[in-house]
Amino acid sequence: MSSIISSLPFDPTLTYINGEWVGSSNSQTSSIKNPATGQVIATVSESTTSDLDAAVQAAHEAFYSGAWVNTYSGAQRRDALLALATSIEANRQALEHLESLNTGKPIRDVRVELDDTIDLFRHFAGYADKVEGRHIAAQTNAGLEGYTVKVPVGVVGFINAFNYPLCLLAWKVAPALAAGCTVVFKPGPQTPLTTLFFAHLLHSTGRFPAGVFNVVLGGVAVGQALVDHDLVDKIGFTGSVATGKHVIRSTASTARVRATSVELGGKSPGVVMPDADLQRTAELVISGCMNNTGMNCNALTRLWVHRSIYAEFLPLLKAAAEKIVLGVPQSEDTEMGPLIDRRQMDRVLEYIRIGIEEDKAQLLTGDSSHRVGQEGYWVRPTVFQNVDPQARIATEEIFGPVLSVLQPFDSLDNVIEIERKSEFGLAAGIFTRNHGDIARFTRRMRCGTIWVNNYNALYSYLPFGGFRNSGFGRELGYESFDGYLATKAIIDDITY
Ligand SMILES: NC(=O)c1ccc[n+]([C@@H]2O[C@H](COP(=O)([O-])OP(=O)(O)OC[C@H]3O[C@@H](n4cnc5c(N)ncnc54)[C@H](O)[C@@H]3O)[C@@H](O)[C@H]2O)c1
Repeated sequence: MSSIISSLPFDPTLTYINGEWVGSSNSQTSSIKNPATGQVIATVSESTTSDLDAAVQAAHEAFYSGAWVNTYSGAQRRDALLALATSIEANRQALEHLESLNTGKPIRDVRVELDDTIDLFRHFAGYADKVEGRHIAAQTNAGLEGYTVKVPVGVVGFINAFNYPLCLLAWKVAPALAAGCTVVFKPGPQTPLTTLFFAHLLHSTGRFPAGVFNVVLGGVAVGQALVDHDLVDKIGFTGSVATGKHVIRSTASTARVRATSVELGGKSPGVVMPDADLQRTAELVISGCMNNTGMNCNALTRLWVHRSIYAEFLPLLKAAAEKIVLGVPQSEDTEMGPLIDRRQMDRVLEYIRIGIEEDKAQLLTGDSSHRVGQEGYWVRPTVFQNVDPQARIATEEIFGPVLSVLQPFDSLDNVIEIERKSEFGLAAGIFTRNHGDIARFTRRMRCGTIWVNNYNALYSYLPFGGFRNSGFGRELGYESFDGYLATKAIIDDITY
């Protein structure tokens, strides 16, 4: 067993339900692997549907007893979340090493994710004491006054993707707890370890009543049971389009419908205009695509390059891709780690094969047989050029380090028209100093985030989410906090 696992301050074979550490009710377990080596690093419990039921009942009781939202004032919830942020900060080194070991992420990237995680808890703590409604003065001479009251939506069931375990947990849990909701959280089955560490830290603050935060572990069966449970008031889902659509259908077939927010996949375009700083843009595009080994919902994977600079730009792109350092994730020099598991690696290699064989693109760089060490799930940064915009590698989400540089374009307006019809609408980027082009692009593109002369920067205070098949609902920003509140209208006859 790795020394990181043996020195954890909690028992990873248990999970956290109703303020206690418990095993699976049928002792079922699953193995967690280090994606860099393929070796098993830990055994965790698999929650059963009866464990899930216990977690939801606990969250329901904690919510409806008022233990979190009534007994605790907004200011107390704020202080609890601030204490939690301080505790995460005090334990950040151990969390970073655990996250890097479980995900294969380069340690320097995980540090940025820990910065974000801590910031997210502090940011949303600031909203906890600022739940506000509106007052509407009497509209008629009948003396009726109206005002709105915002209340937490209740029990939120969260289902997370594997790719940013701790950071996406913070995206979800920080605003939900700040709003006064209680939570049942299911991490991606491949990457549960920092979620358990987080539960340990939350428990250790002594500021969160039992049942306010609960963890269930496993895959499809427990996820589905969470979506279907009648005591869940809202589902927050992050994952693929196929699973997301299934989740939406399921929440509509339960006895009581419930609010749903789904953050799904993407195939985000970038546009390089003739006046772009080509060297800088090549590096931004490559990191925009290859960051997190391409397992990034908003990865820049469809690149439009203007005809007038195509020949000059592509060698810069190739050089930027080839200089990325793959290696042991815990080494300070490593810039790119492995894919999460064999299934994901096989999927990416299959797309690279399709790209080569479909005859709608040419391979510019990439070596599909690359390995770092004998085991592990490694694929080198891969770039295709002259890609037909309809090719499969140009239209389907690969979720790996594969960039499609499309055939050269002449008109930005045509690009916008094509992209407005895309299946996805998560993000886009444009590289130019021309203000008119920036204005046309940012106003006409139909997607949730648009980066201008940068890519991938996200902030606690700006919302993130999709159009079309990239999902609905917003995470981050005030918009996400508001998504955990329901509005009541009160009409008061002041003459009575
Ligand atoms: N838009 C975003 O914010 C965002 C962020 C990260 C990842 N993603 C997307 O996530 C996908 C990759 O993640 P993944 O492979 O973990 O996705 P996935 O859809 O396979 O799984 C997502 C989660 O759903 C659970 N699940 C599976 N079947 C379920 C069911 N029937 N009911 C309830 N839960 C179920 C899984 O166990 C996992 O926790 C990509 O498509 C990526 O674009 C989106």
